[in-house]
Amino acid sequence: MLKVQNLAVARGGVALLEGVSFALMPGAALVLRGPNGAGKTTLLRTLAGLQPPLEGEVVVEGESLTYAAHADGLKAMLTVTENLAFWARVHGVAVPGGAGAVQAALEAMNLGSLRERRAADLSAGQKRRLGLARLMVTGRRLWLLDEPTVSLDAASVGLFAAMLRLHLAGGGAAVLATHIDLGLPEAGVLELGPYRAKPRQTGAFDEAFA
Ligand SMILES: Nc1ncnc2c1ncn2[C@@H]1O[C@H](COP(=O)(O)OP(=O)(O)OP(=O)(O)O)[C@@H](O)[C@H]1O
Repeated sequence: MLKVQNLAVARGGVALLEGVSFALMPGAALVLRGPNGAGKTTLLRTLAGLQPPLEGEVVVEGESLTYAAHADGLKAMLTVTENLAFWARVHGVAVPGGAGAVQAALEAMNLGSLRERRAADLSAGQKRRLGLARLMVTGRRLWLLDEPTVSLDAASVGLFAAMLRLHLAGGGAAVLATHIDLGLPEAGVLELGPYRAKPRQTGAFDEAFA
């Protein structure tokens, strides 16, 4: 579902990681680990196609990925349900055809009682739950997730872990940067330390996409 070969990534003109290679099969998850500033976000952005690699190759099945970054990116004036329906349409999942997916997403992240509330009026953790619920209505099989559990309490982390497990069991895959243990023994771990780039000039190419 995802193949990465000899990838080097840079941010702000500085090479961060090099020689990264891995393949991700359906049903698999990979957790990126490394201290603050190691390059987890930069690697995820490169996998998502938001910035070009310095070297190497990222091969993804067409139209198969969705990227959830730090920002929730919700529509503040739309309700919880409207946000999910909007996101489904953005990803080409027809609503009401996708109404079942919206309902399942509401249930997965325990948003049923908040379904008519505007996103602007949600707490930080509730916004994050809605941001994660949106993954379920995208129909995308590869989830790229940057610190998905920020702002979540323990119960919500458990809901998210269950949702992710369901996604993997259905043939999905995920790459995620997280500092916490999600209790997913089946997930692989990629420690970024050994891939730290040696200092080099990168040119200005990546700056255009920063
Ligand atoms: N636009 C930018 N310009 C210059 N440097 C940047 C830019 N964006 C990120 N960086 C730097 O690139 C490095 C890698 O950042 P990145 O966000 O990928 O790390 P991370 O591993 O995700 O960190 P964290 O765990 O703190 O989220 C950091 O040193 C950061 O300061």
